[in-house]
Amino acid sequence: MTSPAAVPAIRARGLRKTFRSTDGSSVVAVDDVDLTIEPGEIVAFLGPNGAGKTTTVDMLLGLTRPDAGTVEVYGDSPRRAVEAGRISAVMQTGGLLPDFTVRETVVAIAALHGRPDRVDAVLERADLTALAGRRVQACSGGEQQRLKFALALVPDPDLIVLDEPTTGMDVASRQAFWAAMRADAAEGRTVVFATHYLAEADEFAARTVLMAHGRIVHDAATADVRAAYGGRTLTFRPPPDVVHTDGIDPAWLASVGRALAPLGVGDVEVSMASLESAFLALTADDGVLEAAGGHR
Ligand SMILES: Nc1ncnc2c1ncn2[C@@H]1O[C@H](COP(=O)(O)OP(=O)(O)OP(=O)(O)O)[C@@H](O)[C@H]1O
Repeated sequence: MTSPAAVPAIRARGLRKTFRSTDGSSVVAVDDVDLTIEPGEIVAFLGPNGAGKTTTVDMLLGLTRPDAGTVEVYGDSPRRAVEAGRISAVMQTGGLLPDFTVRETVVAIAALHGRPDRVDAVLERADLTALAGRRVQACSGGEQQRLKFALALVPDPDLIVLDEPTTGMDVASRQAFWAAMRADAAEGRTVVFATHYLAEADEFAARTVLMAHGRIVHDAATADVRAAYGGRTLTFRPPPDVVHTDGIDPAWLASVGRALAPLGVGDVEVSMASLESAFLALTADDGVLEAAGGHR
């Protein structure tokens, strides 16, 4: 994991990608993206569904050819960087063989890379040593993601790219996954990951690239992005008798709005639950009402 300081890990200029649907319409998935990532950075790509995160990541990896623009990975083409083992990825899709054990899977990929010496180290790093003898089909979704992470580490890449690596995991699995990632990044590997969750960017990335409609709309220190877009949220618990399975009693909500208006509070609303708040609400005794202030 060494690289001359002057050469960026990623240098993308004017990246653009349009997809055409069968009905003849077209979608601009990525629209004039410029991005430079220096060695050792940990960068989150944050954005809602369809923002263009996966398409951008695919172009960085050489899996999708841009319609316009250029990508260099350590000064080279993405394809050559992949072949040289300098960049490696944990993707959303991508099969694991269900009948192989965890260890057999790692051994097979290590053999392909000519790196049988890496098997034990990557199992350890992905916290899979205790599961090495388990068949892939018996592993949970979180454990399978950690196995993909282990496979991506086999060539000891300078840069690892993860596309929504914790999608579908429960809270405990996500924490285990990020603990493994954090231990790895502490040794200086460059990490770029796409996520829906502000909390994941917040906890893990020093820098956040916020994407919407194919464009980078903000690129700054994660704390600055949070301050600019997160606003402040005041959370409180409504009395149990106004919380019904289909939502909070609208008359009660209206009365909260009227009571708070003289204090200068506006935009009282019940927001859609994030994974975190849903988890908290489900594990609390009764519902949680979030009154959102500031812009989002
Ligand atoms: N192969 C494709 N054919 C047609 N449209 C596509 C294709 N791939 C992506 N798109 C469209 O391009 C846009 C960007 O998609 P992309 O998957 O890059 O977004 P994303 O930010 O990764 O979203 P998600 O969080 O849902 O994975 C979306 O409107 C998507 O429907």
